[in-house]
Amino acid sequence: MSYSDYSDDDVDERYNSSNLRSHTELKEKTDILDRYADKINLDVHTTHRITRDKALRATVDQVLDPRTLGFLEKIFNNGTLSRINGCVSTGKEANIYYGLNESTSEEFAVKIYKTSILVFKDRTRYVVGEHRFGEKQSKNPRQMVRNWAEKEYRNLKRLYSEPLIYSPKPIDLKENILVMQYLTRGNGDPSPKLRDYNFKDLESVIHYYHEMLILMRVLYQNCRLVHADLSEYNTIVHDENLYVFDVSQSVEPDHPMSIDFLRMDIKNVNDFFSRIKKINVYAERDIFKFVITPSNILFNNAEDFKELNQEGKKEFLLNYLNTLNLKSSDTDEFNDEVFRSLHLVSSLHSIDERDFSKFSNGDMDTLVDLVGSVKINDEDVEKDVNTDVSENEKVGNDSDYDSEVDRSDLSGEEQSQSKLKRFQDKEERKLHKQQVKENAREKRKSKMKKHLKKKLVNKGKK
Ligand SMILES: Nc1ncnc2c1ncn2[C@@H]1O[C@H](COP(=O)(O)OP(=O)(O)OP(=O)(O)O)[C@@H](O)[C@H]1O
Ligand SMILES: [Mg+2]
Repeated sequence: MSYSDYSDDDVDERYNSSNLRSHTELKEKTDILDRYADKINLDVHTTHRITRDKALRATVDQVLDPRTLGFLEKIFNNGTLSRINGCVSTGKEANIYYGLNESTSEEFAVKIYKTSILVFKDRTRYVVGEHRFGEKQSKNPRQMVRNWAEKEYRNLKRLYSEPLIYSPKPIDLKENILVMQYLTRGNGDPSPKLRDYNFKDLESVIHYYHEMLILMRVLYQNCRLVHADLSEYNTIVHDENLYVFDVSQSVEPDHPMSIDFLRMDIKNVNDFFSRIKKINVYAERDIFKFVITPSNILFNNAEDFKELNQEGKKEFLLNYLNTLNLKSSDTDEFNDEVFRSLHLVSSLHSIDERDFSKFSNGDMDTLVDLVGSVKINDEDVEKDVNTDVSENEKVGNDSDYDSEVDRSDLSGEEQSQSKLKRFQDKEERKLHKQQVKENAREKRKSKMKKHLKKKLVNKGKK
């Protein structure tokens, strides 16, 4: 009898009893490993081989318990793949293996969720409040892992069916094993994560920044999902397109924490592009609006938007982003921090039609309305932050960088250079600002004290 002869419940039953975790389990594990010895290679999948060490063996044990091996056997038997050929990544919640179908030469990413209880304990906050898991919430760790894998599979299907974004094709799910398309740059190597991608130039950095923002909006508007762990580690550049994956924790907008997850995603994306890639980015609040506002409210000519094909829609969204101001001053940083700390209504779902229509009439700013009295007075903040900088030296005045009117006199090439420059001036502005502060400090040193000045003036009058 092989593992695939058991039903899922049989397998459960057999391994729920703790005394089976001894001799029988070990023997069966050895048996199945023997049977598939030439089909399952769990070494690190890399062009430069790393020898098997203790740590790796421990990880293997954590992931490939006999029960999981049983499900893997099912996947072999149904002909999806015939070999596991190395480990692509070992993560907190799952390992990714390189799977191959030797008769068709198709390659797959095989995500095997760890069945260890501890790792899944802190997952509750993503599942609680998720109506799709209403009846399925369970304290049984196996059930939890199964739910988790199923959630990722279902989310991945949603993403894959949306033509405006890219994600690996979901292929199969058996219990805690998810099989999907393998994103490869050839030779069995995975395509690079956004983090490791070799950006050609500044233009390409800005391009992928915009792609990330559009991705968040399409996920929200069309797939009704907030990723909830979006970053340069959970996106891959494959064939020059931005692919998103790792969606087990993604939630729908009516999840009680969707607003917090979305704000976190926006911050992560902005942090990567501003801190690591050193470009100027948009205010988190503007991005948030861009993501959650329906097209008929965000765009004046929303009817035209509907009629567009996929490419046209992307272009349209991109044009919208290009109209936003980039962050340029301490005030903007401060506003981002305030935005992050605002206590907003419990879910995006609560932003109802009423708010959106008020917003479209220009009566109010949706978020300000939602948070009631909290209103940031830009001027006050700016004064606070830049107390030692004189008015005309204030940094962050967009006029030198940003004006469409200025650009209109330029040739096409110059215009695009100028557009790029506004993303690039981050360091320049910082230096300039330091210099201005330094000058002001020097000036103050030789500045006459107010009371002395008054005395002298009065003396002169006499
Ligand atoms: N379909 C795929 N094709 C190629 N590589 C992939 C694919 N899916 C995942 N990977 C690689 O495996 C890594 C881990 O995948 P994933 O993020 O889904 O798992 P994880 O358990 O959440 O890992 P982590 O805890 O590191 O985030 C990715 O960063 C990526 O490098
Ligand atoms: Mg991940």
